[in-house]
Order: sequence, then structure tokens, then C-alpha cells
Amino acid sequence: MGGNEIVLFPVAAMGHLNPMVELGKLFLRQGLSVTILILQFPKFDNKPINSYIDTVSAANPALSFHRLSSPPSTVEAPTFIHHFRLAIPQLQDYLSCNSSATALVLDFFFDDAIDVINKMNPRLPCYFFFATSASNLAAFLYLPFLHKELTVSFKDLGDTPVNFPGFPSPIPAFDMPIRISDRSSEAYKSVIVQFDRLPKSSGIIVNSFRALEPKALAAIAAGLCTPGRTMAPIYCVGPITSMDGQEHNETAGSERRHYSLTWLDGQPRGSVVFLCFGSMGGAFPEAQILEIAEGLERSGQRFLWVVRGSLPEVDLEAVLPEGFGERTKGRGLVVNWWAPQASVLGHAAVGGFVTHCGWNSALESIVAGVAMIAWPMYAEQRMNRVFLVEEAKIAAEMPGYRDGLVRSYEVEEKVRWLMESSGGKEMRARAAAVRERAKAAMQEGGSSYEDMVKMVYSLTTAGGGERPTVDHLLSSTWG
Ligand SMILES: O=c1ccn([C@@H]2O[C@H](COP(=O)(O)OP(=O)(O)O[C@H]3O[C@H](CO)[C@@H](O)[C@H](O)[C@H]3O)[C@@H](O)[C@H]2O)c(=O)[nH]1
Repeated sequence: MGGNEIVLFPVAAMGHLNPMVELGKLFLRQGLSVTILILQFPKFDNKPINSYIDTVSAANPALSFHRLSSPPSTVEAPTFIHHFRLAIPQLQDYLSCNSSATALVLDFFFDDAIDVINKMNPRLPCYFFFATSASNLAAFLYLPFLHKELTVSFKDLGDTPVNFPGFPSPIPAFDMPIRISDRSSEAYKSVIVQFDRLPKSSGIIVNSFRALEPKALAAIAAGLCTPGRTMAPIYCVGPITSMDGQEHNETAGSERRHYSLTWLDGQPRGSVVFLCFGSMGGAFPEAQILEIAEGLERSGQRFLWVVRGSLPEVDLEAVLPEGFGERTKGRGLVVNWWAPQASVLGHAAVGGFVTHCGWNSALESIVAGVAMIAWPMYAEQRMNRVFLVEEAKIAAEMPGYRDGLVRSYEVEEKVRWLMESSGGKEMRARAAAVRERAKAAMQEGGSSYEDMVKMVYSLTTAGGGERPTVDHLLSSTWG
């Protein structure tokens, strides 16, 4: 298969870049060559992204990163989608100068490119990588159809349950992403166009596994989400997670090991609640930081909490209640801005995870077999909350997240419930069982493995030739 170059184009933000880099590594293991295009968006926090790329490049020299230069902006406050659109000519240039590219895998936010690429080179297969759940894919694929059925915006429907074929339970309209809550907005219109386009690709790669989301995958396969249309094949090859950028943190005794991991070494097995709210937002106002601190203190539980303020470095002394550090010494650790989350979740001392429900966080928790408390914040996270709480039943909802301020007693009660109650114990056992199903999917003969075989076959032979030999998909993350 050597010589086949797969070009990956992720959104250069951790939650999108990280899984696509992992996908690239899986392709490398199948004998394909891989180039990852990087287009930085000036408004993102690019420092951790650059250091992540440096670490990954050093550990995987065969993975080639190619940086596209930033196009000059033509609008005042560009979104990364505007920014990307302006860079499409650079993507075309790259592809026309690299005739060895045999397939292109685009982040699903870069749907605009497909029309241009199809015109430029109709023989180049173009796939999308869908960085969130298959259940969300089912819902979004149906959106262009629902649009014709509904006459009002989600924002005007309050808690009215909205049914999407394949989404395991109805979604309260309030829980649809804010970006698409107003049907007259540009963002909403572009999402309708986006999910009209995805089915026309050569395939959609989903970071999930079949045993986790059977209803969504069955509905998509039966055409219920795209009635009357041809639908691209779905390859469900996850959970793809990684500890990259964290590798040096793992080994006990390593000088560069993150201090949160060393601290966890001294905690009893399964005793610590980990709180972390993603890589893009997750910044709380001071009032919320105070409520969390008081709740954790009163809960009596052990905790490891990654605090994000509006600036990269929070003055912890100034924002935490006076004497908090002293009073929780030994049983609580507060980390500023960033901790190696996947490694933390994989540490035996961690027993629960309070999360913003970013899909990578959910998958990392599943891979670690850790139950969650769902505190969704933005993007599609409230939809993920519906799935994790109501369908998978490996998360419990943090009350109060809808009110804009979660109160200290809510934090206290929920954390205690997860760690001490029999209901919490059952949920933790369920999470451990889901981990085993995820692992089975990634092993030779498992569903994600088989989907990877099909995908590699489709990427490299365009439907002809032998069934490719594929290495199992398990990485070091699985321990
Ligand atoms: O202190 C931190 C914070 C984050 N992470 C890592 O950063 C990634 C975060 O990804 P995710 O949980 O998906 O959250 P976001 O970065 O917020 O991801 C965006 O992209 C996801 C995939 O589309 C969506 O599900 C989210 O809603 C959206 O906010 C994960 O790998 C974490 O391990 C760390 O290692 N340490």
C-alpha cells in the first residue's frame, strides 16, 4: 500500500486536531503515508497546539505536518469557518502540487471545500471526519429535513422535546446548540447546507463505536436520517483518544511528569473526583469558581480540579475562598489552566469525572472506565449530556447548569452521590463495563477494527483488490 498519501485537514483546535492526529497514526500503521495540514486560527490559544504538534512530530517522525499560511481576513470578526474558506485556494495549491494524494479527509466543519475539490479533481475521494457522536450525526443529518417540518426556531420552543430519527431520546429544544438556535441566523443556514453536503462525500469517519450508539447507526444505515437521499458510508473507528503531548507525563519518576499525576499517586484507588472543562472555553467567572470550591470543600471528597479563568493563568490565591488550600490540603489539588487529562483519567486513583461533555472528554472517560457528572457548557455539549445521561447511563446531570450558575450545594450533593451512594456505585460499574465494550471494538475482529478495514480498503483501492491487513487499533492509552 506504500505510496498512498492520505491528506488530513483538521480544525487546529485540540478537540478536533487530537483525534485526527490519532487517526493519522492509525493510517500510518496500515502502511499509508499521512500529511496533516495545519491552518492556525489567530483567535485560538495556539501555544498548547504548537507544543502538542512539536511533541507528536518528535514521537512520530513519519507523520508529516504541513502548515498553510494564514489568509488575510476580509471580515471584522472572522469565525474559523470564514478563515478556512479564505484558505481553500491554499488547500487546492497543496493538492495540485502533491499529485500523490490519494484521499482527503476533512474536518466536518470544512464542508465548503468538497465542491471545490470535486471540481478540481473529481477522482480524489473526499471523506469527512466527524469529531462528535454518531447520535449527533444522526440528528444533524436530519436537520435539513426537520427544517422543512418546523416553522419556528429552537430558541422559541423552550423545553419542547424534538425527535430526531436515531437520536436515542427526544432532545429538549433548549439543548440544541446555541449556534443553531435561531433559524434566521447565518450560522443556522450554513449548518443546513453543511449537513446536506456531508452525505455526498466518499465516507464519514465517526469517532465512536457501534456498541455505544447502535440506535443512531441503525437509523443512519436505514436511511431514516436522510430520507430519499443517497448516504455516504459511515466508518465508526473509535474511540480514538490519545495521551499525546502527555506522553512524557506518564512514567512515574520522570522529571517532566505533571505534578497532578504525582499527587494522584498518593491517593487511594478510585477515590478522586476530577473536574476539567475542555480546551476551548471552560472558563468560569469568579462567582462560579467560588461555588465549586465551597461545594468541593463541603463534599468531603478528594478532588483534582483544573481551574480556568478568563486569562490563561488565574491568580488562584485571589479567586479561591480564603484558607481553601489549607482546609483541603492532602485531599484536594487545584491546577491552573491545563492538566494532562487523558493520563489523569487513566490513573487508578480517579473515580469520577465532572466534565463539560466535549466528545473527546466523554470518550477519554469511557476509555478509562470512569463515570461522569455532566455539566455541559457550549457547542453540542448539551446533546452529549442527553446521550450520556439518558441513553448510555454513564453520567449523571449536574443540576443547575441551565440556570447559568451551579450552586455549591449542587456540586456538593452530586459529587457525593457519585462517589458514595449505591446509585453512584452502579453508574461507576456501568462505566467500567462500557470500557470493556470499547476495548473489544478496537481489537482484531471488533466493530471499529472491521470498519477500519473497510475504510482502508475504500481509501486505497477504490473498491478493487484484496481485503487489507489491518493492525489492531489499541494504543498505549489502553494500558
Ligand atoms: O486541561 C485540559 C483540558 C483539555 N484537555 C484535552 O483537550 C481535549 C478536549 O476535547 P473535548 O473534550 O472534545 O472538548 P473541547 O476542546 O471543548 O472540544 C470541542 O470539540 C469537540 C469535538 O467536536 C466537541 O465535542 C466540544 O463540544 C467542543 O467544545 C481532550 O482531549 C482533553 O484531554 C487536556 O488534556 N487538559
